[in-house]
Amino acid sequence: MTARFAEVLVPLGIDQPYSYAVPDGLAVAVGDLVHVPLGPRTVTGVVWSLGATPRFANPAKLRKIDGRVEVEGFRPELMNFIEWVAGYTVAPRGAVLRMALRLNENLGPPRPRAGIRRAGPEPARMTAQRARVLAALEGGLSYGKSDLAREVGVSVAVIEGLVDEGTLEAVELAPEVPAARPDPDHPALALSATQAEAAASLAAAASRGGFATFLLDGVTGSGKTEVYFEAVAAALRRGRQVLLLLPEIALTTAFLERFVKRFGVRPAEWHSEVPPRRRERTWRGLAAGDTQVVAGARSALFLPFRDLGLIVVDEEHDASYKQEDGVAYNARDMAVVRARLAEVPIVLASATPSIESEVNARRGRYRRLALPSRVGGAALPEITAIDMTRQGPERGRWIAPSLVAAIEATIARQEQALLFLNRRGYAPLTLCRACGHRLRCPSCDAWLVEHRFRRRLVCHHCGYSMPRPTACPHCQAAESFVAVGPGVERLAEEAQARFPDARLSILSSDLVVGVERLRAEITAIERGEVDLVIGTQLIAKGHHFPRLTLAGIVDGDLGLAHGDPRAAERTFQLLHQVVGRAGRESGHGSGLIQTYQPKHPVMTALIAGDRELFYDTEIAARERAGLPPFGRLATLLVAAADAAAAEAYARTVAAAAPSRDGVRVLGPAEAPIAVLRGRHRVRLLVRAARAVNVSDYVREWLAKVPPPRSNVTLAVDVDPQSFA
Ligand SMILES: Nc1ncnc2c1ncn2[C@@H]1O[C@H](COP(=O)(O)OP(=O)(O)OP(=O)(O)O)[C@@H](O)[C@H]1O
Ligand SMILES: [Zn+2]
Repeated sequence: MTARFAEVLVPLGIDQPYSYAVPDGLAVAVGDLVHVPLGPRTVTGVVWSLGATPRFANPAKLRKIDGRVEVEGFRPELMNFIEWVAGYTVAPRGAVLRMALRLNENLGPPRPRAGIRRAGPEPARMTAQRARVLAALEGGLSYGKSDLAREVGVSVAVIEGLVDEGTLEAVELAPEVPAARPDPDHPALALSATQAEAAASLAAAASRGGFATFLLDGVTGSGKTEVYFEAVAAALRRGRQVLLLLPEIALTTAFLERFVKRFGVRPAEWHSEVPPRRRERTWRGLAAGDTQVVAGARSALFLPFRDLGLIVVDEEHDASYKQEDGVAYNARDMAVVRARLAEVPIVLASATPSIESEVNARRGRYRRLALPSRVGGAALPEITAIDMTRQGPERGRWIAPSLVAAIEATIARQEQALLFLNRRGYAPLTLCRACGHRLRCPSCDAWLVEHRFRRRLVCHHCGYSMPRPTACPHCQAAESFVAVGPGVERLAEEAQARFPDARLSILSSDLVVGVERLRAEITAIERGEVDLVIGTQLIAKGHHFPRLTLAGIVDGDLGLAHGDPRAAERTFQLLHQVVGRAGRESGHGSGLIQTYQPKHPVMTALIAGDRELFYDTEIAARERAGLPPFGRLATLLVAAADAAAAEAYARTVAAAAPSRDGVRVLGPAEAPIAVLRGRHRVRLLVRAARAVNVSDYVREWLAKVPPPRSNVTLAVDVDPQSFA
């Protein structure tokens, strides 16, 4: 018997599925993607359940499903995952579904692909961009138009101009053939004994299947990637699919190349830089089981695998796994949940595990696989503090004499040095010398950061920018502004003056625009075409620069200034990662950390090279304070254009908080960034004992809260990562 009614979950901020009638002759199953009418529109939703009676409304009045989308339906595993994430994050199920259906508009029948090829003589006017396009098409190659534009870094208009002139012509391309399958038996690097041992445990788990969590805990440069590749191979041999989560995937060309070396082909990529067409292909390929491995950013977690066999989360401690807008979730934690629901093993890899994972490993909930030494036996970098209270540079300079000397010596040995400062722009603060006025963002509680390269003052929170004023808006003094403090641009200016013969590369997301150019810059560093690299956290992650032997940290204290419970952990991880870039092949790396607090536990642990010391101290401090993972946190953030409205609603919310053993509600209090994008922000913090189910508590609470007025918002974050 075919079901007559379907409950369809739609990808909107709604928790309940809607009831629809199933038209005669349409066969639908639970998990199928369907088009349904919703108000005046048609949306793509997922059949959540089927029945002989609808849950809502009068059956005679129900609207009908328009039709089925020709694509593999969701597996129960993904549907359960969506339910679980929605329950945990206290988000409407439809909002979580939206993350799994990011490209519903694109799921039509496959369209013809427009291609481009050389057809006529060179254009009358040749430009550098045109030359690049023609070079790529040499030898009669044809290309998708947007693929070509992306590959050579020009706009589609440049290509269209060449078509108009008859140099190129448009052709219809054959439908793309599915990519070749990764080959688990492609010749691999010979692993070291320790690597092989860890790899064998992972491969065994991937062959066996079943849920298990591994913490692949290897020092920087220990070859963790090669180790988890063996688990990937084992999953592939069983014909199962693999999800690889990576932070900053867009920049990790080196990773993709290593994957090619090991498996013969690239994995499918999933992140915001991938063009929609290719994303659609990957989505369909995974649902149909034709795509075996996807390497992606956190959003890849919601992809519709047909037969998921393994999850790997590389750099599992990375803060970018946390999504704060919309559904607030931590992709690392949710990846563990998905692995449990799918009953597959998961590998969390890091040189500096999150406190949560470290505690889980210490308690035996995660199985630790340790790689205590670097590949080829290279020593870990020697780390020294530069006490800025005594050995700092002269006023107006940012690089201490001993760091200058170390950089000179490094370059003289024809090795590479790195200067790290986690702040974009020229200077974080601009003030008037005459009256002390500070330039602030008009819509955020933040200073404007000067970007000299772009010649603008920019708000790093909302993106607002303005030209540098010639007179102080407060006292009208002319040319009275001074730049206070350094950003990478200012550091680069100093480096240029101090090391005039060095080849510099300045890596900051706003200086090198576009993924392709960033990738090219990183490749140049890998090849040793650069003497001194200056960068923000873009350069800290995962890169392997063979010639780099010195890492200098310009402001080691920067991350410690926040009153955030994770400030110490984040700073330790970031600085450890940065110095971990040094000496990966030569074996004589060193790290110099400029700090005003050389006695801070983070600094002493880094200098002693004693990771355990840091974890012991930090874990004990968290335990004493009842902070995660020894207690639970959730925040409720109220925002409104008007401060009084935000405060009033926050008080209403606070008054409705259920009283419960083991739960304390703090606030309402102004958020550290009290105004963001013109909205006043007031926060309530839930602190609960570990045994409390905070999600349930918050849900129960919200059920008693009157809905906010139209311009007031309330956002829930279970397990907040930062308190900004
Ligand atoms: N068995 C091996 N033989 C030779 N080279 C290897 C071997 N294993 C790994 N490598 C190489 O060593 C380098 C470092 O490996 P990898 O980047 O995986 O380290 P990692 O542990 O991820 O470091 P980090 O945490 O600092 O990113 C890479 O260039 C990798 O190709
Ligand atoms: Zn702003």
